[in-house]
Amino acid sequence: MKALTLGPEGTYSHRAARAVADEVTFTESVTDIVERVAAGQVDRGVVPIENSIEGSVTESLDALATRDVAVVEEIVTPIRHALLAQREDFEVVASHAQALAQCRSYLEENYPHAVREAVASTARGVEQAREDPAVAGIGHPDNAGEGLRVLAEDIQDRTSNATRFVVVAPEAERSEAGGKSSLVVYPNTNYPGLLLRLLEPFAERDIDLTSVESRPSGERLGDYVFHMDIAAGLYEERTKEAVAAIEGVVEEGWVKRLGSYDTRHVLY
Ligand SMILES: O=C(O)C(=O)C[C@]1(C(=O)O)C=C[C@@H](O)C=C1
Repeated sequence: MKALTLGPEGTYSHRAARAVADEVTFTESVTDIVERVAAGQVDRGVVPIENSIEGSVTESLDALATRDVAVVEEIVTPIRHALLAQREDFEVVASHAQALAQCRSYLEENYPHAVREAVASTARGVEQAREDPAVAGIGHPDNAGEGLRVLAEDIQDRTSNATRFVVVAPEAERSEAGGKSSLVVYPNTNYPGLLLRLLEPFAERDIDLTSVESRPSGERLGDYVFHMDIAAGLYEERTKEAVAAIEGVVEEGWVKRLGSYDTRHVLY
């Protein structure tokens, strides 16, 4: 199995992708990963979805809402960031925006004057640190390799830090089997109590909603797409009933079933 993920080599996405594929290739945009899976150019894509400190990876959510793909597995992995540089007196910290945000308090306390620069991935920031002594990267400590020192470890603002990734496959591989399911719901309307009506079908059937996130639809201000994850499979009668009820509520919009899947916890 081949998987495409966020690169270059050494990203946390790479670590997650190794758990599902024996051959991993890279690109520097999560939208590109989802697009290439949708186009049938790769078997699998692995994209970050949510971090326990910083929350949703919005580019991934938007890509899943707008491309025809399936989610076939979820990977949860701990994130332990290190500060990597050639020397102590760097001026710039380059990393993925999520990683910079996860280490915000550490950076403010220890390097208040360093300029923070968001780059495509943690590994890209580490590459810049390798080339430029004025730059430090934030990433997995194994990326230090030749020429970089690990100045500090476990610099994330909370000791418990984990990111949830999803494994994306072509739409034809969507499954109804699994302990979790992901849905995207676009009501294309708004009135008092609409969100309540979208959630009640789950509550009434004792289905646990594990995540709900709203994203702007892009159509007009105040118009949203809702990403909903539930702890139930699409094969289950109660889930079928709940989704049918939601489809009845959003007649002017749509419900997208990204699929059912199981969760794998990966340590590295
Ligand atoms: O830059 C990386 O290493 C990634 O794999 C991306 C990413 C993310 O988008 O959240 C993945 C895990 C960590 O939360 C930090 C960054």
